[in-house]
Amino acid sequence: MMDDLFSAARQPVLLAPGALFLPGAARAMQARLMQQLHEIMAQAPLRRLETPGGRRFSVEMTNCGALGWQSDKAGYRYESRDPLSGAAWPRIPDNWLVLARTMAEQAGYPGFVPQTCLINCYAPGARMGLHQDRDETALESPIVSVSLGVAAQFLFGGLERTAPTRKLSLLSGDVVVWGGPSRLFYHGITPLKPGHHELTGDRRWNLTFRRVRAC
Ligand SMILES: O=C(O)CCC(=O)C(=O)O
Ligand SMILES: [Fe+2]
Repeated sequence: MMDDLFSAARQPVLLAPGALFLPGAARAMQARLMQQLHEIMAQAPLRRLETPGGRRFSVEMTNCGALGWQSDKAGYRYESRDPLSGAAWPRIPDNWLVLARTMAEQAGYPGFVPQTCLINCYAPGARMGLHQDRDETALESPIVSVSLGVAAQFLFGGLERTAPTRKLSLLSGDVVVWGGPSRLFYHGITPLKPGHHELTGDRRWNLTFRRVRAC
């Protein structure tokens, strides 16, 4: 009953032109998504990438899809092979593609076919500073972001780093889609607070689906 009241209060919210928050939209799939995540990580393990400045991200990452996001001293880029193994990244599971397409469609972006899914894992204290997702040239395609596990505070700003930010609690199964006029909006995650989720323990996971190149 409480749960129903709670979810009833969490309706889709237009965050900015082109940006839609879809609370609980992936909730029914969360256990299956976590199971599939573990299968993907058995092939492409999590790692803490180096920033171009020589530091380490606090978030652990891996990828699936035709391309995978990579960072090191040479900069940010996409790679078609996992630099750890030299093998192709694991495929994006079909049900993930359907989820990404359906979410994008609900936000007004029909026909979204992602080429990559970046998998982010946050332990307590891990964060992602305000940034733009701009290592892609397919800027006509949106970003579809799915949260799993411990709740996090998402910051969503504007085209300038200094624009005011809106703070949003992202719970397990919540989805955010941004594209069109907000495709390059600054966003980030504040340091993860200690918490517990039955599927993920003290971790928070995020799946970020992107199209990198137009074709
Ligand atoms: O973890 C999140 O919700 C945001 C992740 C993100 O912004 C990114 O991977 O570029
Ligand atoms: Fe991002």
